[in-house]
Amino acid sequence: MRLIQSMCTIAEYPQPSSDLSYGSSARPRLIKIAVVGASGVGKTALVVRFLTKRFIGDYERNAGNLYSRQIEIDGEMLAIQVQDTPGVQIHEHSLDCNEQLNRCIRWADAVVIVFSITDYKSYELLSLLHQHVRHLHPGNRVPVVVIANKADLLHVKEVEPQHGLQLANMLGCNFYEVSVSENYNDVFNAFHILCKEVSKQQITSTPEKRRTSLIPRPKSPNMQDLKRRFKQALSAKVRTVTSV
Ligand SMILES: Nc1nc2c(ncn2[C@@H]2O[C@H](COP(=O)(O)OP(=O)(O)OP(=O)(O)O)[C@@H](O)[C@H]2O)c(=O)[nH]1
Repeated sequence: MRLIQSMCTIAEYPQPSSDLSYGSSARPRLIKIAVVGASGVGKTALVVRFLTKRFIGDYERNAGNLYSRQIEIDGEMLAIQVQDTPGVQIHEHSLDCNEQLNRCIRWADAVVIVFSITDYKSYELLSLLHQHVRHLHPGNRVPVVVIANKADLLHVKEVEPQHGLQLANMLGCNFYEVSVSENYNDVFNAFHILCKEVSKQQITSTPEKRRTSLIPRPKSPNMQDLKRRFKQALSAKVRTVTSV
């Protein structure tokens, strides 16, 4: 859902380049996170809580907003962009994903899958969404975390949080049970650990990219040929001079 209240409290960070800015202190490294899940599970509430520390319970349907914030992780300032997405639905046993959602997932360095413990259908979407993320990032271990939201509503729960944990483990994802409405620290912790994971991946994958870009280009054979001919001509001239 989209936040009705003005988001002017959130400082929109100017779009940094997606390149890693090693050696440049001007631009913090960028981490892009997409938040996906069924409708009404609390995706917008989660993003807003992370960004502003506040829980705002009044939203209108999400049109897919992008929010930004800078956080310091291990002494480094990082620019975090969080993409809120419209709720996903199941259509004839498969995900009903539109191109907008697919673009967000492809764009992201990490994905947060949210379900609500009060909505069994949102839990059922979990494996399908995970599969979809892997499909859109083939050969790339994009970190995915699973968040079970609305932990404050235990009296109306439809999913045992334990089941969420088991499924997340099976999928190889970190799992967090949170109440966006009641607890900021758990929300921050989930994003913080995810950012750390992405940051580590970016740092370890970059030297390889940089090395390949630093492979020296082969010297032009013409240039070498010219040098050789020049040397030959020079030594012939020296011979001629000494023989005179
Ligand atoms: N009790 C409780 N309510 C919550 C919690 N998180 C979100 N909500 C409420 O759940 C409703 C849906 O929250 P949203 O953040 O709009 O959900 P969404 O996933 O963005 O929904 P869509 O935009 O339809 O995809 C709102 O009324 C929120 O106030 C929570 O932790 N506890």
